[in-house]
Amino acid sequence: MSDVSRSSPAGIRTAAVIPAAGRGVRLGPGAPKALRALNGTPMLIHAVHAMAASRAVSLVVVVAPPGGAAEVKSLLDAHALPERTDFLVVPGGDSRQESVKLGLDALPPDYDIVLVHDAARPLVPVDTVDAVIEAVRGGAVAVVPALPLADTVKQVEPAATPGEPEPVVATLERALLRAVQTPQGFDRATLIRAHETVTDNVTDDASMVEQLGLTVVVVPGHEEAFKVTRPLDLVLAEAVLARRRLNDGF
Ligand SMILES: Nc1ccn([C@@H]2O[C@H](COP(=O)(O)OP(=O)(O)OP(=O)(O)O)[C@@H](O)[C@H]2O)c(=O)n1
Ligand SMILES: C[C@](O)(CO)[C@H](O)COP(=O)(O)O
Repeated sequence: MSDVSRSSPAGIRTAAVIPAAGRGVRLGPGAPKALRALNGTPMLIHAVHAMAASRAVSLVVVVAPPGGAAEVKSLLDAHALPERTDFLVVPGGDSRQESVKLGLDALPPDYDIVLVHDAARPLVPVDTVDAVIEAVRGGAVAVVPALPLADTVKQVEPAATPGEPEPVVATLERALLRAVQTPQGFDRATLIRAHETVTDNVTDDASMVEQLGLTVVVVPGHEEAFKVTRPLDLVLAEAVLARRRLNDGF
């Protein structure tokens, strides 16, 4: 058992911001991705409960899809969180980066550690969440969970026309690469500074901290923390939930 699951040092409070305002274009037509059901429960609710499973997390800020804040509030009311965990819902923005910033703007002042977690990673295990928090508590300003790659990775010259063959430029050194997941954990002041300073479009929050010249560290990720991006990921997510139910004896 990690220190995080045993105790919460006095005065150090952790909040999770969950960007959930994406459309889910790669998943195909339908409701906004975060509201799509996984075994009958919206993906977002799985993700919120995955954060609240950590005893260290006392606030979850959900950044809702356009026009969806009221629906998200009633979903959260209907799927009770542990008593120790509050929630807030704010409307999202046009990009993930903007949505995270809107979530950070809504954070009350008394939180020192902030997790940023994709609604699209609904099945991250609590041990991964706790490992990220523990590394921030240990002094890292930015922490990402990540896994080694299973495939060989090649850099290409992108084709001008989609579907055309693409020339390979290089084969990258796989042992030095990691596939990064969420939750990513931050010292709150550092993350806010990153969002105020970096204007480039980036795909995760940790790369904004890298751009400040600060060190981001990696802790082991988990294969069940995968991102639901394409239709096959929904099949996998439901299979993982079915396996968990079997293991739990339901
Ligand atoms: N304007 C946006 C775009 C994305 N996100 C969130 O960022 C996370 C990661 O994004 P991704 O998986 O790319 O979701 P989508 O943007 O919905 O997917 P797509 O690119 O296929 O449309 C998701 O939880 C998504 O809801 C967000 O809060 N606000
Ligand atoms: C934050 C993230 O999940 C880390 O892997 C990823 O960068 C999100 O990318 P997306 O294109 O917005 O899904």
